[in-house]
Amino acid sequence: MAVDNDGIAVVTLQRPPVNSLNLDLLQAMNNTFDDVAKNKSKGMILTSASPTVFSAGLDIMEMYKPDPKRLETFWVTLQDMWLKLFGASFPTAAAINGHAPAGGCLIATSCEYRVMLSGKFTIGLNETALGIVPPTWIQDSLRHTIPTRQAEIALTTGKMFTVDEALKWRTNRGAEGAARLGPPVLEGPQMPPRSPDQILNKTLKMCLSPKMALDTGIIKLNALNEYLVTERTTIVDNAITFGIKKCNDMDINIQKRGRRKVGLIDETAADKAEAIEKCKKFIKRFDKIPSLARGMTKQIFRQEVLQKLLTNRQADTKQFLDLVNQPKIQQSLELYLAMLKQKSQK
Ligand SMILES: CC/C=C\C/C=C\C/C=C\C/C=C/C(=O)SCCNC(=O)CCNC(=O)[C@H](O)C(C)(C)COP(=O)(O)OP(=O)(O)OC[C@H]1O[C@@H](n2cnc3c(N)ncnc32)[C@H](O)[C@@H]1OP(=O)(O)O
Repeated sequence: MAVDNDGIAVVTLQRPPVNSLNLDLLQAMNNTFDDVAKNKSKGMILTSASPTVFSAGLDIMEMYKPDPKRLETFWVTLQDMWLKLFGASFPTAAAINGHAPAGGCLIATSCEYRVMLSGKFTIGLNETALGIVPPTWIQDSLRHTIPTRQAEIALTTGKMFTVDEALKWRTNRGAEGAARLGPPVLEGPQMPPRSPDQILNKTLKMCLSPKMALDTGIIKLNALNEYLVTERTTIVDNAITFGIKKCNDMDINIQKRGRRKVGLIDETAADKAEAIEKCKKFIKRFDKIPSLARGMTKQIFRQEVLQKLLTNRQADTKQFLDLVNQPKIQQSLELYLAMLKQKSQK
């Protein structure tokens, strides 16, 4: 842990090669979180010493052929880590400088703010894809971060989000919808882009002109009718071109407005230093807010989710121990470890 001049603690996970969460690392995290609270730090930023992995999640070796007592301590220590981090009264942020699967995503979603490095990294709760049901409090951490519907889909599919997906969520509207209609007809002498309103107003003006004979007006209206029907694709394309041009003129970023944010991460950064700076900026937002009021408001806001685990702690531990001790799960862990080893040796 390093505390800067502003009193913000930067806590770096340092368990090579992938910061997998074993008992020792979880205990060290708990002690550090206690220190941050005791020192009355202004806030805490979590990051990783690895250039490519924030955290690979739970250390599978803790669950494979486990010692029963250690396994129980391991799970209770993970629960403690989450209760301390999710329930911390001080501001928390994650500078996610690499992959953050499963437990890595849990750490990130327990913080209040997330900045992830742009690049080929992924983040998400992949447990379902591994045949494991994520416990309620782990699901709650995600549901607390992104909209419920997206959280349900992400959890049930074991979705690992790319950095771009974690920031945004695709929609049919906006620029992507426009792209689906094909390239818009660009401005040219024959068909300058006009809004549908402009076209109709011009036609109406012509028809209402006292110089226009009734039969000519009818012919023109019929021609307009035919034009609207046969050229509807071009008209839509022109309307889109017109809209895009207007947005550009008004400096509105249609790319951003056309996509809804899923919000699993709040911002991206080019490198770790920038990610930490952005996290600091978030924490400094609270400079003028009384810290007691802030902390209590956060805890009240998170209380329901925290209380659920506090009330069901023993049952949650028993469920985990029963699951891990199943021969079928032990078999899957063995296969998964072998697969990871094989991949790392390539
Ligand atoms: C499976 C759990 C079973 C029961 C639990 C029940 C309930 C709990 C439910 C939810 C709570 C959360 C659960 C978890 O967090 S489970 C862990 C899930 N994690 C993953 O699936 C990530 C696996 N790792 C990776 O995908 C990659 O390692 C990663 C993308 C993170 C990094 O890739 P990179 O190419 O940089 O490194 P590798 O070459 O893959 O790995 C290097 C080295 O590290 C070993 N390794 C990787 N991850 C783990 C891990 N989670 N635990 C232990 N060891 C891990 C890997 O085997 C390599 O080892 P070696 O060959 O010896 O060098």
